Amino acid sequence: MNILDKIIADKHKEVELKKSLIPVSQLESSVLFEKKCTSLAENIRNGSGIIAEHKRRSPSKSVINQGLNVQDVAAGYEMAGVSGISVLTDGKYFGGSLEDLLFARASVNIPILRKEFMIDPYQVIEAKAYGADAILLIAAVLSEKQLNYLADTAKELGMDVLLEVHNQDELQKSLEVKADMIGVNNRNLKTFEVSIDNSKILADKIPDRFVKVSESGISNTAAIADLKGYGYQGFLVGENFMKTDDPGSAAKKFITELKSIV
Ligand SMILES: O=P(O)(O)OC[C@@H](O)[C@@H](O)c1c[nH]c2ccccc12
Repeated sequence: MNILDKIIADKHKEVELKKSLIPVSQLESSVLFEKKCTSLAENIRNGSGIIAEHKRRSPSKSVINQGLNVQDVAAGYEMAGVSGISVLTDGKYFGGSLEDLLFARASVNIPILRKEFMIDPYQVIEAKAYGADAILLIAAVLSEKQLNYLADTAKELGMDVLLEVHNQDELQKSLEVKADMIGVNNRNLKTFEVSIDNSKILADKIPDRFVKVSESGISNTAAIADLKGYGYQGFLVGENFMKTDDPGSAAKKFITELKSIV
């Protein structure tokens, strides 16, 4: 079993347990469930395009930064001028939680993406109840039918969908899905290999109706200038900011530099 298979197997158990503990009706009675979402895709089109991520650790890098407060990180990112914030909510492999999402929501107004391994509509409803504006769907672990069903659920709840692909086959089965954004992951989640070229190779295969997002391994503004030439408008950056003592300041410096070169 590769790491992705392990994560998904664990996720099935986790979701079954949660479903038995907290009914959907309870999630739907959350105050945040009524809150109108802000479009992440729209914000990317009109802003810096940076989606800054809160990520404490990952299977590929182990610990990135355990010592920060998610509210400070989120507020710092917002002040820096990012277009949205991605909050990892997986606990076992990424050290995140739904509480992280809630605390981030409490401290910013810009769109928040729930970064999670989605396998069940229950998690989409949960995302909304905890204040997310957008969800991630990973084509590598979902069938076309599941992708459609999960995306439709998100759209019915007013959330945006970022659909992550890593190769042409995954892109092919994603084309009919009602996603707002297609994200090309530069990291292969099965092997952890990272290559920005992955975004470049798939760029012209992504129809223009989707906002193009490049994800992972982005560590300098030159890479972004390069990717913009391939039609990318969104850039998901985690570790490069999170490995510093002050991710908000790192993002601010990055965005200031970006504005000066593009
Ligand atoms: O820290 P990086 O290399 O900047 O990557 C951020 C983000 O793209 C990465 O965390 C990610 C992309 N897709 C995912 C799916 C699940 C978990 C995490 C991810």
